[in-house]
Amino acid sequence: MAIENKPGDEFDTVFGQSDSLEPSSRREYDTAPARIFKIIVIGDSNVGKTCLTYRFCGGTFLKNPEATIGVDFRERTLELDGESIKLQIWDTAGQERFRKSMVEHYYRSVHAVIFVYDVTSLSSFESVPEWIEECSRHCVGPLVPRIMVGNKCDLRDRREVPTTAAQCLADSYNFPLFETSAKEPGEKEHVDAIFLTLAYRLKSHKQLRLKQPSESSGGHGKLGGKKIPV
Ligand SMILES: Nc1nc2c(ncn2[C@@H]2O[C@H](COP(=O)(O)OP(=O)(O)OP(=O)(O)O)[C@@H](O)[C@H]2O)c(=O)[nH]1
Repeated sequence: MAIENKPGDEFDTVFGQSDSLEPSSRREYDTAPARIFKIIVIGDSNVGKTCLTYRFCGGTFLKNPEATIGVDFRERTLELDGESIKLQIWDTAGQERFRKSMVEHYYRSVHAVIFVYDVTSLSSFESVPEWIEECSRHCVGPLVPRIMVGNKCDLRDRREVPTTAAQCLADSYNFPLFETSAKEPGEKEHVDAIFLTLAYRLKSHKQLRLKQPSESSGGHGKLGGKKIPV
């Protein structure tokens, strides 16, 4: 389900010095195989962060995800207008006990943030402002793109969060809102569209090459998270 967003929201701003996109030289850009952008996915436990990122990176619905411990990394490289863009997606743990030692890592040099709630869980929606607050506390610049995603739209009879309420909250922060389902096969393209929206916005900004997660975590592609092949 696509939610109409106001044109020119958050994304059309220019990154300032407090934001995480660092300039790199034209020469580095010319030789770099792909620009890499770090996107973190945060929200309460059980809202479907792992399933959403798996759907985007692996193409399928992950049937039996375990609770994320620490963080899982997934990547997908996109060709956008003839340029390679690599999205490095950090699927973070929603449970406090599995995330507290990792929080600093999540927010370091982040380029975009996706706040996820579950449309069948009012409490997960009510937590969104706390996640936004945590993000700000960790010095994520105000111009780093942020979006809100309501997941599990396939559970129509169990919906607790009306679209109007979600849109109202998203508008109050000037974030785009998407509602989708990681589970419903028909929503696959919509899940892709969420990440593509971010990719296009990031692409139009300055370039940056980040260290691969495998370089910074001993080649395992994870920091305390569960292993899920993608
Ligand atoms: N019906 C439905 N169930 C979903 C959807 N996405 C995820 N789930 C289910 O929700 C549960 C939690 O999914 P996860 O992706 O592990 O949630 P998470 O937010 O990563 O949880 P933590 O790792 O604990 O932070 C699992 O049982 C999934 O099968 C969806 O779109 N629709």
